[in-house]
Amino acid sequence: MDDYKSLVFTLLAAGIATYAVRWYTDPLRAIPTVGGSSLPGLSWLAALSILRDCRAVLEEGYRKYPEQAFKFPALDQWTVVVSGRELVEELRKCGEEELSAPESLKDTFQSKYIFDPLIVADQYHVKVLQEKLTRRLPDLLPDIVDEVTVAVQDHIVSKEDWTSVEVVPVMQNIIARASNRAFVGLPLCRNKEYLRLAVGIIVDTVKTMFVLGLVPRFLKSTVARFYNKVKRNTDLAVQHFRPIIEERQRIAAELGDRWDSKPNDLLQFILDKVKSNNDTISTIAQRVLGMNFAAIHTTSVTVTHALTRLAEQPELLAPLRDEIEKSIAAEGGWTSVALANMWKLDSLLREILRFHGITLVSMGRKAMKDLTLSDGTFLPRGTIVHAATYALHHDSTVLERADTFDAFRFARMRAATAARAKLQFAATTTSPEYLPFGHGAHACPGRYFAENVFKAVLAHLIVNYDMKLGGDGVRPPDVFIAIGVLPSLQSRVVFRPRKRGADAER
Ligand code: HEM
Repeated sequence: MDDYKSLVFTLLAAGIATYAVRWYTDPLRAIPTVGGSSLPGLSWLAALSILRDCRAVLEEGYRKYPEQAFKFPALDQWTVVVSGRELVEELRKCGEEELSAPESLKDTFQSKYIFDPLIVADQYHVKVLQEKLTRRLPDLLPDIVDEVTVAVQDHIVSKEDWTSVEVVPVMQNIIARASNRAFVGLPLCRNKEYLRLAVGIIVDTVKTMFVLGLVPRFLKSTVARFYNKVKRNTDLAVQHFRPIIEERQRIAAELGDRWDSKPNDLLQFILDKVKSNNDTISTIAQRVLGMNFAAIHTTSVTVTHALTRLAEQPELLAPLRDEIEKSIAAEGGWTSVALANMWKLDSLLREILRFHGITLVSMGRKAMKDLTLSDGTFLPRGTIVHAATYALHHDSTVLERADTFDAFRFARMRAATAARAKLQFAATTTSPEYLPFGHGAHACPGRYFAENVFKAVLAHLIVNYDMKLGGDGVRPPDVFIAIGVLPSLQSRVVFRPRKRGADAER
């Protein structure tokens, strides 16, 4: 018995000693910690408590360590964050072999446990988005506008009276329909069961990531075999995709280049690429669901913020209506050029992503080898590093009155400078002061698509509806969960078909 006890004590002491040595010699120990203790075990507890208050932790780091790096604990590793524009530029400039954006995304999403290996190995659908969907946007826009019109009629009752709408779920549905009109076309973009999967994929992915985040690395594959909501949803989506894909493949084989009415959507652009690899209906379905993951939550959250801001400040509606109506009249309809000419609407969206945003950090990069940043911070291979986006966006030394929401600030700034393109919502050349889409070569490839969907939805609602805040008439505060920023689920906006002319006085 005594031998048994001393064996247990020896093993325990050896375990503690190994842990202590690993902690003491961890190269990340030199980077200052915010958000709790950096001691092993305690940092895990800190990571759990930070889930509710990550904004304060990041603001503390940004304030205490300007133009430097700091770290905070995540569930299964440290997250290093850089403050200030100089280091952000450095993240952008580092080559793929030093700091990798795709590898960071794979780590963050625990891709190798959650997604099909074929997709992890080859993300060609991202190229399809950049090279096909984005270039075809002017042709796709009429379909997107049509879907917005029908979806709004289905979801926002168009009676005379004011109708109170729960903005978050309603916008998720309208955006899912508009986006999927371009992703998979009619009739699937209106199929309720498919839309449920498209909207739900983000929550199911995050739940799976969270569970796997709690599990030690060596157990992740085993746990993912039993708990993977993405796999389950892909299997359900296959039932919707199979008949469509088989029919399209049949027609393509029969007509080849003579297929005049070939669909103009993301699914078809992917199918055109499939010939050269081993994709199955399941992996194609997962690629399209992945695009929904990237598109729907980001877009619907932004539109929700925009609507609650407009409902809170209805004086913004008149100048926006004037601009939208003039742009459409000048271009003879809802064209991409007409949308591009809506500077005030563009400014509102840019300000929404600056002031509210989607996440507290962006520009995730993984160190592919040991490297030292210009401030002396040593990043060992495998470290994940981010930019402190939210804190930078609220820094008044970077942008005047950064803590004030000012819907048309970027329209005024654009009018006053020759360097206008940089101040657009979906600027092609990103800048180190504005990071909602990241910065540099890996900046979000979906931003041009997002711009078109945003403007189609908002312009339609602004021109056709009056709006005011619902509930108690106060805009509920945003919700911060881990690194995510969300509008309150309680957000309500009351809509009424727009009164024009003399009717508007009533
Ligand atoms: C408000 C809207 C959106 C925001 C704020 C946003 C933000 C971002 C950010 C921060 C990144 C990472 C960039 C980096 O690593 O530096 C990203 C990547 C990505 N986004 Fe977006 N996004 C939005 C909408 C969309 C839409 C509508 C789509 C699809 C149509 C999309 C598709 C993607 C894809 C595929 C990637 C990964 C790119 C890669 O693997 O290289 N996003 N997005």
